[in-house]
Amino acid sequence: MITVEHLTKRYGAQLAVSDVSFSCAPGTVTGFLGPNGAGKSTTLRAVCGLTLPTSGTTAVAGRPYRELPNAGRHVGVLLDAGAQHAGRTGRETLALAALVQGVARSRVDEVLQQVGLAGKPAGKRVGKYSLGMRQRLGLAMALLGEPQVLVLDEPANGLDPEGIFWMRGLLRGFADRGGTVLLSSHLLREVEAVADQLVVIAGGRIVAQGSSEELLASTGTLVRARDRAALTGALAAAGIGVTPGPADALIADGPAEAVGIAAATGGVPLLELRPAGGDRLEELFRSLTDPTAGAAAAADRQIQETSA
Ligand SMILES: Nc1ncnc2c1ncn2[C@@H]1O[C@H](COP(=O)(O)OP(=O)(O)OP(=O)(O)O)[C@@H](O)[C@H]1O
Repeated sequence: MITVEHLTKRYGAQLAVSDVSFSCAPGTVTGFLGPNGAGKSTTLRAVCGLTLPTSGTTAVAGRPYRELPNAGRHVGVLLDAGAQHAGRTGRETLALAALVQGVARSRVDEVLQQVGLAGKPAGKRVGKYSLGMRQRLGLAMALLGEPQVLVLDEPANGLDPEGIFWMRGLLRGFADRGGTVLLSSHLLREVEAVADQLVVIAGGRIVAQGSSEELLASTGTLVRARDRAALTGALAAAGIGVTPGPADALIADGPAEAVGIAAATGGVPLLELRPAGGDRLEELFRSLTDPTAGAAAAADRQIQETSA
């Protein structure tokens, strides 16, 4: 379990994070999303006791991180994959961490295997690692102490598509076994497929949060008929607004059931009816996090109203 309550962090005049609250439950993956400079790293650093809040609190497994005895046995952290000593090999890096954490030496080979660095890569100096290999080593470090919680800052950085797919599977498996995962990203697509819950931050403030399903449901319904004008009319008669969708489809501002009933009532046969989904979520994410759009507050209200 991770809880963040009314977290505010100022660096001098700079307000990095303002009144941020959310929680992450065991068995779930939470995607912490926001553009560069939004306040993601500051929040994660506060969760891991590396940044002292100006006000507010954070807790992992019921306690502030700094109060956890042998924290690595409770929380696996990957904040900066470049932070490892360049002159040590991957295996040496992990062996040293195992010693510090009091973890059985056999765990080193287990996690090397788990992250795909077993064999030759394990004996290479970290300075010669690619960014993707460093991320894998960082993940191995995080997993070493068999923690129940993982906190990962942009873990997909430097991974190729196959690596991203692999990481999703690893995180999903970790959560499915009862673990808690909090991972940040500035790319919705990276986390959409694995996150149960999304927390969206922009300009240091939370602009949206909810289950991925709730947020997807708020994206409207894609609907298509041979007679587009008749469909628009039937939906308007039921008080459902539309905007143009991909190809000749429409995006209706309402749930699929209401849209289907409105079309049937108007005698309009439908060719397609489904949640607008990913494309709309991407659009929504951009409007929520684009400071020039000025739509954040309005869209936030829209999400809350839709999911209420
Ligand atoms: N040590 C610091 N001193 C001063 N300002 C800081 C410090 N750390 C972060 N900031 C500022 O706080 C804001 C939030 O930064 P943060 O690194 O948390 O964002 P982020 O969402 O992680 O962005 P990125 O994806 O670029 O890492 C930014 O405006 C940043 O410049």
